Amino acid sequence: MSTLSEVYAQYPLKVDDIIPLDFDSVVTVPDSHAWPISDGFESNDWLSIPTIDLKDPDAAKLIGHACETWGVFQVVNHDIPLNLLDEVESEARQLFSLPTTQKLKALRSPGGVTGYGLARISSFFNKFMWHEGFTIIGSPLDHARELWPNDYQKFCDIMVDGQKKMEELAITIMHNILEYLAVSEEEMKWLGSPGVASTALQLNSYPLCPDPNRAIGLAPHTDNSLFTILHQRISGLQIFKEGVGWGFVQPVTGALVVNVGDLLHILSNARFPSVVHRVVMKEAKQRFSVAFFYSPPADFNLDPLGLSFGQIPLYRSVTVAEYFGRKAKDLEKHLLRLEFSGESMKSISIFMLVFA
Ligand SMILES: C=C1C[C@]23C[C@@]1(O)CC[C@H]2[C@@]12CCC[C@@](C)(C(=O)O1)[C@H]2[C@@H]3C(=O)O
Ligand SMILES: O=C(O)CCC(=O)C(=O)O
Ligand SMILES: [Fe+2]
Repeated sequence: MSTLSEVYAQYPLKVDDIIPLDFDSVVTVPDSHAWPISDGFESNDWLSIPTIDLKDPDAAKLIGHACETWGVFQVVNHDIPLNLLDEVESEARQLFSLPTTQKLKALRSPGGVTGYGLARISSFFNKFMWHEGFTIIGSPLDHARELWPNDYQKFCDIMVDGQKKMEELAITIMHNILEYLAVSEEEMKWLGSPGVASTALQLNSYPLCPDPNRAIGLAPHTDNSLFTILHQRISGLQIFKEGVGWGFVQPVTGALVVNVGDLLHILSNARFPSVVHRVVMKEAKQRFSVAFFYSPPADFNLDPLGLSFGQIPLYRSVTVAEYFGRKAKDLEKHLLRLEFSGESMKSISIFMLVFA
């Protein structure tokens, strides 16, 4: 078992859980997409999550502290040219503006990971989300050709460049995290070589919604990654902070949001929370975001690292492939429990392999 695609191929989805709504033709939110009002999407609080200058000599300390206290932070001075972020978003806008029949030519296959479709987590909820996505792993060439038979090269070049720059940034962030956790880079030999990690670039579109209080962009979830790097221009991303509740991550021009995912939660022995987040429909315009998921190679063993003498590992050793496979299979039934009570989320338990 060596790639993300091979892992997910074992857990094919139903076609109904892949095909997005034809958003161009809707005038009201259909029942299939109407979430209970009591889910509290209307929280309007801004959270003061840290913004970190990557060139700050104290970056490792600041990043580690932010991971520990928030599970999320923003980075500036990250060396990803702002015009590249603009170009990626502009290509995403063109893709999602295509007629539905055209977009469906690049539909993800039931056992596939890449291409156009609903978020994978859709199958775990009984309502659909106000969302369409396009997932890229490696070259987007095959799907881009289906979308634009004579005019796919620019899209491919920009996406490949975007992935390369995102991966370089991810490596820098990972070095800082390892320094903070006092983990020897010997334990992460894969980290030095670009192209060895498991990565995915996700273009997200949240179309304009006729009744934003009844729809949700992305339901609460944690990410299958060490961490995810996100570019959002328009607000909509909310995180859930224990003791505080839901709050918005404010878009900062030129900054990228970095959120801790499940794999770093395990590696840090739960020092870093895998942050529960969602997207609400707030603005009266279509929203786009670009997410880069960064994980070790599929056969890498995830063991809690940097434990001091006498400290007990909370999770048993598991490969990245095994973790993704278990989450893909079992999340639906009982392992992801997201309970709502009145206006706020009461308890959240994410799928974790407890050492016991
Ligand atoms: C690497 C990945 C993370 C992701 C599953 C995937 O294989 C590719 C799509 C990703 C995405 C994007 C939208 C939200 C999300 C939860 C989903 O359903 O598909 C994430 C997945 C994830 O973090 O688990
Ligand atoms: O669009 C956003 O702000 C969040 C996207 C996200 O959570 C994801 O792609 O996993
Ligand atoms: Fe996410």
